[in-house]
Amino acid sequence: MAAAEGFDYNAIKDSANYLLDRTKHRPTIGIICGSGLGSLVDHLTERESFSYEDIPNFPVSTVHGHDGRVVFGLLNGVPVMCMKGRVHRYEGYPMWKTTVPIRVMRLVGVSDVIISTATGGLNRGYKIGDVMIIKDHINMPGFSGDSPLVGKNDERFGPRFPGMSNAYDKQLRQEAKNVVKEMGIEESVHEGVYVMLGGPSYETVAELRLLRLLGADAVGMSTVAEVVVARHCGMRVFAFSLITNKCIMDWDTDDEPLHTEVIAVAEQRKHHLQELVARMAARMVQK
Ligand SMILES: O=P(O)(O)O[C@H]1O[C@H](CO)[C@@H](O)[C@H]1O
Ligand SMILES: Nc1nc2[nH]cnc2c(=O)[nH]1
Repeated sequence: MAAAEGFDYNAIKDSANYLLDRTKHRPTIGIICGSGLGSLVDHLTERESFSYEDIPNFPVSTVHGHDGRVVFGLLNGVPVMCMKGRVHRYEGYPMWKTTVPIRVMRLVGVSDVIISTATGGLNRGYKIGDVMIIKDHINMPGFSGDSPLVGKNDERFGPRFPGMSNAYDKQLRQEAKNVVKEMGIEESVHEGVYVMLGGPSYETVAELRLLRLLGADAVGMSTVAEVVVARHCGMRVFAFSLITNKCIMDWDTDDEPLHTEVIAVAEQRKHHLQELVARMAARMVQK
């Protein structure tokens, strides 16, 4: 079946080797930039950048706000490998293909990943521009069997049945809380639960009310599959979401979420997020 093809070890190795043959960097930290958050890696020094289109077996980003480049470089002296743009299920890729970049990172030598994402805020205490440190997720597509791990398992990546109860590393979440305190932004930072839906339509009011009842604090169309694959192959995960819009929870409204607003909020908050990522990378590389 197609899903098994996607996790062909040698195909992923070819992608990793393409990059390793062309970059002098040997990073252990990976960064995935969410919608409009490509600027998280604007300040890398000694940059080496590769278009997704040129990397063998790599999926190509088609969404505004996702450049589609792998960027290596130093973030305040820390070697990092960055996905400037991700791919999503709704672009027409099977779930395994959306997570190919995570496996490529693993074979490049990345052990810790920082994942960022733009989300709608379900929690009524969250404001636009706030940050949510992700402490857990609800894998809605996974409920129906649409998992990136469907298909033949390759033990060289990880076990058939990986646990997910500690998907979002506790120590890294604590480090992140220390970092936001140092930065003096703790009032706009929360810890909560991310729910992934397939998209690309935004949610109805009834769906949003249901998601809130289920215990989700923010909703998006990515991240979860990446985290599942990162944990499957033994990586530590730190993930956060930017609240780019408030979910509309009552029927008496003409408002709709807009992707252009999602990108605009990301642009406004980029300086704090760049700093959060740089400080976390510096701490993660020490352990
Ligand atoms: O999760 P990222 O890629 O940050 O983007 C989020 O924003 C887009 C919708 O505006 C969707 O792709 C959703 O997942
Ligand atoms: N599903 C979903 N994804 C988003 N990404 C940014 N905002 C939203 C939202 O409101 N819903």
